[in-house]
Amino acid sequence: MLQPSQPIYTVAGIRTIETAAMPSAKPPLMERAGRASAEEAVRLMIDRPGALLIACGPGNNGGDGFVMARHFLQAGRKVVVAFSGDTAKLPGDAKKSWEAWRDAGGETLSDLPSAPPEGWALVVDALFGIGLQRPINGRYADWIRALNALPCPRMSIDVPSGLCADTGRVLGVAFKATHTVTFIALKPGLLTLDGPDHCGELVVKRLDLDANSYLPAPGWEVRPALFGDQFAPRRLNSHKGLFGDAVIIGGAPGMCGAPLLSGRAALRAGAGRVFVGLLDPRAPVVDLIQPELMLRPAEDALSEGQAIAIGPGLGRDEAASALLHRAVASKHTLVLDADALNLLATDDTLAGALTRRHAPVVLTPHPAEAARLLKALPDEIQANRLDAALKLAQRFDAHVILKGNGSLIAHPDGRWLINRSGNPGMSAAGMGDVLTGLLAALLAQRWPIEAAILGAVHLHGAAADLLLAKGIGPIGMGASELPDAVRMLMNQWVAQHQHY
Ligand SMILES: NC(=O)C1=CN([C@@H]2O[C@H](COP(=O)(O)OP(=O)(O)OC[C@H]3O[C@@H](n4cnc5c(N)ncnc54)[C@H](O)[C@@H]3O)[C@@H](O)[C@H]2O)[C@@H](O)CC1
Ligand SMILES: Nc1ncnc2c1ncn2[C@@H]1O[C@H](COP(=O)(O)OP(=O)(O)O)[C@@H](O)[C@H]1O
Ligand SMILES: [K+]
Repeated sequence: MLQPSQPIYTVAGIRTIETAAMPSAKPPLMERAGRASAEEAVRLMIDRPGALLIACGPGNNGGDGFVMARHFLQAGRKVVVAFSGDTAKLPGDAKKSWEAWRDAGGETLSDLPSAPPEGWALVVDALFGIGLQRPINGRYADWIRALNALPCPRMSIDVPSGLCADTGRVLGVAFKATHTVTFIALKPGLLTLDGPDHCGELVVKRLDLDANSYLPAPGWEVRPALFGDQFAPRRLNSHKGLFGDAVIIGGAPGMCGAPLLSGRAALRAGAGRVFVGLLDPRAPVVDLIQPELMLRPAEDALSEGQAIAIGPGLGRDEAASALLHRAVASKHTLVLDADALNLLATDDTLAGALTRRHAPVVLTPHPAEAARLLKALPDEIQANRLDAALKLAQRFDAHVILKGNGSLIAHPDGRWLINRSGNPGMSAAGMGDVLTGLLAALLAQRWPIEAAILGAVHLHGAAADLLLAKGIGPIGMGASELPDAVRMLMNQWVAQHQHY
């Protein structure tokens, strides 16, 4: 059974749901959140007797922490609560939670206590959740640094404190959790940029709310359930024409390796034939390691295939630009990567032609390419990756894959998704070329555009995860190693999901 994709809401969406659900919620949402956190904590402490420490903040995230503490106290477990604020200033629900904790006999310390000799069974971060408004400094920053240094499991309630739930940016300093229990639904900041480094294992507790009934989800996580139906077992009576022609164009002088990598990936991902069009007049006429690839002068390759992927190693000279204009003028589905994006960033005519096309366009920028396209700085792109991906999709009327940890996919109609597969072994040259090749192959096999995008992005990361699990990475993982892992995953998939 495939795990369904989970919805993702921004902070504004979560607030809308909370506001709608809160008045009639019995038990109240904070009671549910604190209880759900306690249940998760029990799982984490199964082999860890001793006391747990809960650090509570000045808002409702702190309120969740007081509820959690009360459950442990009532279960006879030693629990220490640290809260440095003024209890009179706690918001309504959090104040009630503190009072209930106090009335149950709980004691609140105003500073972090030193750890018991045997260490804490668990440290819980209930300092800030989705209400974080500015960089953390002063005493809270000191607390977070001290808690991060403790050698024990660390759990965050809702969002690691200091992490922006919308963007995944660290504001000042952030709690580094080994586990995060988040409420109602996923938030983008948990899944992209610095989010995954701070969340550890991420668990969603829906608090018995059907979020979608209050507000349709704006975003979704990329899961095989969204594209798995494209993997059909091959008919015995098949031939290469059924699996399409993938076309990859690039390879200016000195840069032929990039399109060859894309081409090799396209072969392993099942394209019937793969054409690689190379700009370099002295380019090789055969790939001796992968002689199945059909190497062509770039011009000649333009007329082949169902879809054209252009950009890997393309260069930015006039010949490259002329080729790109011809590709954009074609009726093919287009994937623009690397230098095709850099050329697009400085050519308004091309940008105009792109928006007038009928066939779909996919842009696959990394943050620096996205910055050029939006005439911004890479840091500005990373400061709000979701926003940048949506802007690009709208500006170029294209599907956009904004790469990097937690790749974002934005469709031209404003829908978006976040991919969770992949690892830092992929931070190596040529990994983007492999993604482009995978996309070309799935499009050649006539996967619908959205399924091809999600499938390529997910498989790309999942292949790297497979290599990582075998010890091939993160150090030294090579882009050339990915295609074989992709092939294995695709064949496993078909074998496991045969329909009768
Ligand atoms: N509202 C609800 O219905 C529910 C809220 N829940 C919890 O409540 C959290 C949101 O609560 P809040 O909106 O109170 O927000 P938080 O508890 O995340 O933080 C807000 C408080 O922190 C202060 N603050 C923000 N940034 C600061 C900074 N950098 N330095 C110092 N102080 C700062 C704010 O002035 C405010 O007092 C959620 O993340 C979740 O844990 C859950 O109990 C579920 C139900
Ligand atoms: N730390 C990481 N976690 C997940 N994916 C990563 C990570 N680092 C790189 N990647 C992925 O690897 C690919 C790198 O692409 P790109 O930067 O275009 O490389 P190149 O230009 O060298 O081919 C992207 O798909 C990116 O999402
Ligand atoms: K928190």
